[in-house]
Amino acid sequence: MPALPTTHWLTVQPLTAESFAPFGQVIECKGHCSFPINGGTCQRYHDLAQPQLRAEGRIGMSLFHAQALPWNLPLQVLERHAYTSQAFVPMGQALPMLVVVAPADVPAYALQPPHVQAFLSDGQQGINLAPGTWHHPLRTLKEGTWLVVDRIAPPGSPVDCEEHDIGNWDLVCAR
Ligand SMILES: NC(=O)N[C@@H](O)C(=O)O
Ligand code: NI
Repeated sequence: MPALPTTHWLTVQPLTAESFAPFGQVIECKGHCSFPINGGTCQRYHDLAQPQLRAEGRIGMSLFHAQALPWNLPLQVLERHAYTSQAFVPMGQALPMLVVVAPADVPAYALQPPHVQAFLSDGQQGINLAPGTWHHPLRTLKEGTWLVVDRIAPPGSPVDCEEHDIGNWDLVCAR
């Protein structure tokens, strides 16, 4: 099957709290203060990210065991969840993920660079996407298990996942 033509190239940048601020929060120890607990045997990095709910239901925790997706797999869809934040936290060591996002206020027809940005986590970082933030579904570069924190909707609720086909985007590593 011939490869589909590339419609956009997206430059991947390192994930930092500052660069990711328009899309949500980065969950990491780096750059945050902590305080000793448990008799000094543990450091608590307190309240790094806040789950948000914008509809009935509750916040829950799930585990995603994800297969590795290669760099050269084109990006073809972005999605968003209007009624919940969505956090992804690696459960193992050195579990990097590709994060492709756009702000919640970008209309679907405008989903292209520079509104859409791509980040590579360092393998220790997690993210908490703000409600409505456009994102590519979890894209881990190594097989592994991820803690996911998001809304558990009441049974029978409509699915809170708006998808948009973006064509066929490829990735370029930042210099
Ligand atoms: N489908 C699901 O629960 N996960 C997606 O929302 C995702 O962003 O990976
Ligand atoms: Ni999602």
